[in-house]
Amino acid sequence: MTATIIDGRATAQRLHARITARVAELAVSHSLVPGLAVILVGEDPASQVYVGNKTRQAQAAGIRHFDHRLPIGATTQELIDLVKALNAREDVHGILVQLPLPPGVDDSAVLAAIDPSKDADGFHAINVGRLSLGEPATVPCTPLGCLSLIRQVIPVMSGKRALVIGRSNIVGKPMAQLLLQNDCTVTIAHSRTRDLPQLCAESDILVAAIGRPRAIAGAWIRPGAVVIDVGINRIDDGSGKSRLVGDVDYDSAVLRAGAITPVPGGVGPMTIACLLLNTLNAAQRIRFGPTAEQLAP
Ligand SMILES: Nc1nc2c(c(=O)[nH]1)N[C@@H](CN(C=O)c1ccc(C(=O)N[C@@H](CCC(=O)O)C(=O)O)cc1)CN2
Ligand SMILES: [Mg+2]
Repeated sequence: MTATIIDGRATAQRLHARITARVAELAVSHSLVPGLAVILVGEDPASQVYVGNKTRQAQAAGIRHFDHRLPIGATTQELIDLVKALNAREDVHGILVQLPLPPGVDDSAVLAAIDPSKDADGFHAINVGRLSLGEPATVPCTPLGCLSLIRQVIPVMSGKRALVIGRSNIVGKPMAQLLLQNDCTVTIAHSRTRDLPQLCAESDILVAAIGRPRAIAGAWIRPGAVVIDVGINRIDDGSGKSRLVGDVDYDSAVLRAGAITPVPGGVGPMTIACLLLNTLNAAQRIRFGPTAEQLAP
């Protein structure tokens, strides 16, 4: 069996087109232009690329963006002051602080300063709590994108056994919450988990988010399972050049899985599209109230 390749790039483009259309409607009907403020501290090359992609795609969708680039030595208090100033602005509906922040910055304190209604990444404790209570919440972009990719191949997930490998606040924990809301039987595995191959063999849905290149072997995967690879690892390809690989050993996994996301071109593009979605939906809620119509992922 060879797996269906779940095309994250094409899915993200379709979502981007729907966002662009709704943004255009809001401009005409309500003179509302969603605004996204992006905060980047330091000069980490990967973060610069991601932030550049976010602002470029925001602009292409008609979302206004406000860039704040701070030097590596920026303090926690400076960041909190900036976040508070952005909270107060009427033209800013979404705020995102690119992670990781440099060592020495208290990232929890910075994220806690974001107005939960403008929390475009869904990292604020209020949104984390709402998600775990099953209340309307802004959901972190990567798991939201993963769920949409899983839905393409499993429209009804009820009763499926789902394994989330990784317990980060950004991906693993919210991913598990979303799968639980979809009535999956969810297991979270992590660095201390025993017998990961056995857990993989029992899983209909596998989401790998551990940040270790090709750590999940194809032989572990249950034949026909849906495999979502969140990993983005840059490795030396042996000839001195670097290439991107996921957390799953794609070449062996593609022969056993029923469906699989590639790296690149799988989850990554959905993360950015979902950020724009969260910003658009925040703008609609801020302007029209909590019952405002929301664009679905
Ligand atoms: N504030 C946040 N920080 C971080 C997040 C986040 O969601 N919010 N996630 C990651 C990084 N990230 C977005 O910020 C991100 C990573 C990768 C991609 C992506 O499109 N990847 C491409 C490959 C890109 C490449 O060539 O390097 C792909 O997978 O096809 C998008 C967003 C950590 N920080
Ligand atoms: Mg820190």
